[in-house]
Amino acid sequence: MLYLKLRRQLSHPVLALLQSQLTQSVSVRFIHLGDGDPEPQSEGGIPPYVPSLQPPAYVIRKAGFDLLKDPWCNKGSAFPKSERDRLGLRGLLPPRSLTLDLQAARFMEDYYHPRHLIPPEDVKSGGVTPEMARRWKVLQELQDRNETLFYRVLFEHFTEMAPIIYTPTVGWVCVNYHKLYRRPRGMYFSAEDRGDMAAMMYNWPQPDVQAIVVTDGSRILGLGDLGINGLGIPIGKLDLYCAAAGFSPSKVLPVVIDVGTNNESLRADRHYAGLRIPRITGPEYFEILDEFVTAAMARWPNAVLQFEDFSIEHAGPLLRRYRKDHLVFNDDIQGTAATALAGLYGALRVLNLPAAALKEQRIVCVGAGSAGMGVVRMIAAGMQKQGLSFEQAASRFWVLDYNGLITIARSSVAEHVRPFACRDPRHEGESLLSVIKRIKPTILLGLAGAGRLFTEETLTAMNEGCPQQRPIIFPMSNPTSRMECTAEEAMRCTGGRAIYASGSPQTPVELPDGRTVAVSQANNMYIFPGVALGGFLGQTRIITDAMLMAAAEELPKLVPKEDLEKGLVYPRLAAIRDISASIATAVALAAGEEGRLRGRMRDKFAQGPDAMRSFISKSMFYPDYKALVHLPNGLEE
Ligand SMILES: NC(=O)C1=CN([C@@H]2O[C@H](COP(=O)(O)OP(=O)(O)OC[C@H]3O[C@@H](n4cnc5c(N)ncnc54)[C@H](OP(=O)(O)O)[C@@H]3O)[C@@H](O)[C@H]2O)C=CC1
Ligand SMILES: CC(=O)C(=O)O
Ligand SMILES: [Mg+2]
Repeated sequence: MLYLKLRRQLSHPVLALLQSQLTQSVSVRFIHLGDGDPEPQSEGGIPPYVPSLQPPAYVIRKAGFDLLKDPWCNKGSAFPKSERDRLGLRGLLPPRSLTLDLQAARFMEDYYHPRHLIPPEDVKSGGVTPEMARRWKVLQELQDRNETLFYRVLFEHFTEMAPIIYTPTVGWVCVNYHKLYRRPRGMYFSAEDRGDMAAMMYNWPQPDVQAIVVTDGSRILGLGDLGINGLGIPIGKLDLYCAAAGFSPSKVLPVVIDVGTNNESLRADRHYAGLRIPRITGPEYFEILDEFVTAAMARWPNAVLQFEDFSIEHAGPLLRRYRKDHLVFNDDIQGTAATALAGLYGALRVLNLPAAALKEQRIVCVGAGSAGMGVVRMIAAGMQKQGLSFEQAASRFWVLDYNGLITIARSSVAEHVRPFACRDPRHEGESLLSVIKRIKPTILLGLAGAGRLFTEETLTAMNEGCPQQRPIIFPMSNPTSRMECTAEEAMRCTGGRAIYASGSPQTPVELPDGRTVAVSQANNMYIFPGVALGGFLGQTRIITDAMLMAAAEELPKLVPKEDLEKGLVYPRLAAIRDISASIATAVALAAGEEGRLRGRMRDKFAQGPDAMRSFISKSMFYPDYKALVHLPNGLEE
């Protein structure tokens, strides 16, 4: 302990500077002596007590994450930049420093009007109700207090709680994150951190991070650009990594990259804590992302890195940039694609058709973005496995975007969309209804994020065009308010014939004849936890198309016969841990066949699938209290 006797009252910055120079390894006490005061006498080396009601600064022995968890010293998002630098807080807080007054105003707004954050149309569409928002807050508080207990209840009530921690409630959370923000969870890397990211990585307290989910907040579900508020999505996805795939909660890291936002109302909002600049694009954008990926992989070289909710101009290029060298995947492109293909195989099983029947389907996909085109490509790959050439497979698709049907007549059609553009230029821009009436598709997919595009007329036309085979209708956009149609609408317009699955959860539908139809959820949550687990435990270095195809082919096998009879195309969420273990095993097996496994999983591969499955299941985290051991100072672990 070092005691410093100060004759003059020093200002806060000077004290802070002194403190910073003395580092955290030395505990310091400042003792103020007014000019002319007699020096207090010490008794046998013990410094005398000097009363002070208002100390000019607090002496703290904590820094970084520990400091943020200490309610006596924590200033949350109001830590000034100088203190963030000195106290190891960079990256742990949203980039902009707020003031205590702003924090107080934010609290009071929530205190008086917690429900004003929920748009009436969301409540009407069954999207997010005030009760769901309340439950999210309660769960959030529990997670901040006790993660073991949080995961125990999530485990035991997964089906009920998934819509609260994930879509649709997570969409509402992201829209309002700047008002709901309470405690740090995850890391922020902003354009202003260039050059410092490698050092900032060490502000994260966990030396062994195994999974990172990163977003730049540019396309959050179907809700558009939400800037750093998008961090809610990596948090929700990683909750699923832990609950569904058994990653340890202390070993996952949610990240948001702040390159500005084009959401002007958010930029103008006084509570928004991200950079208030328009989005950086072009080479500068890629430099920032390169620095982040390099820094993250340097500190945690074995971690799996999931890209989430990047807008279309960056999602594909980023995936192509890193997928050959790093254990990365893009959930929206690859996870969604595997999910959709799995759902279609499940639907064929419901119809008592073999997987080979995939190549006979006529498929309309509304939405030609990252998710839509990822799905189309993967289904085409599935058709190729059933014997079609790529050109034959591509000719089974009709893809629409905001301007209607995409044909070869379009001058500006993107390279990856071109092979799926309709060959007949006369149909350029044709409406969805007209395409359905002309083509009579058997499958209708929605990945536009634009709300109720599957109107009554559309759904009725879909039904009339499929007299032999029940129509397969997957409105996959999220959250509920952006879905293309509800389950009730689909069932009503098809007389209950539709084989239906939606991106966000829906309640069962009662048909006029008294039957109740259960509804499947076509969401990448079935795939990404298992893919990440298989890739991580197998230390496969990269995630290949064959590994993703294995996941897509495994999932439909997990639907029990009695559920197929009810029209369900995905397995029940209650079995999510078994599902993730099966997906991880299939992914690791595919990696083994490509010679990509390392470490213990390679030995298990030699022993066979059962050994792999057992190794995977045993590696999964289960929430239970472990004995705690206190190490006295000076002893190393
Ligand atoms: N269920 C799941 O697991 C997943 C669901 N999704 C959902 O998919 C949706 C799209 O995501 P993503 O592909 O990344 O987004 P993108 O922004 O990359 O693509 C959106 C596409 O939809 C088109 N579109 C927009 N409005 C309309 C409209 N009115 N009519 C027809 N097409 C339209 C766009 O056309 P244009 O370019 O002309 O504007 C674009 O082709 C989101 O809602 C997301 O939540 C995503 C991943 C997983
Ligand atoms: C589910 C998901 O990843 C999305 O809607 O973007
Ligand atoms: Mg997503």
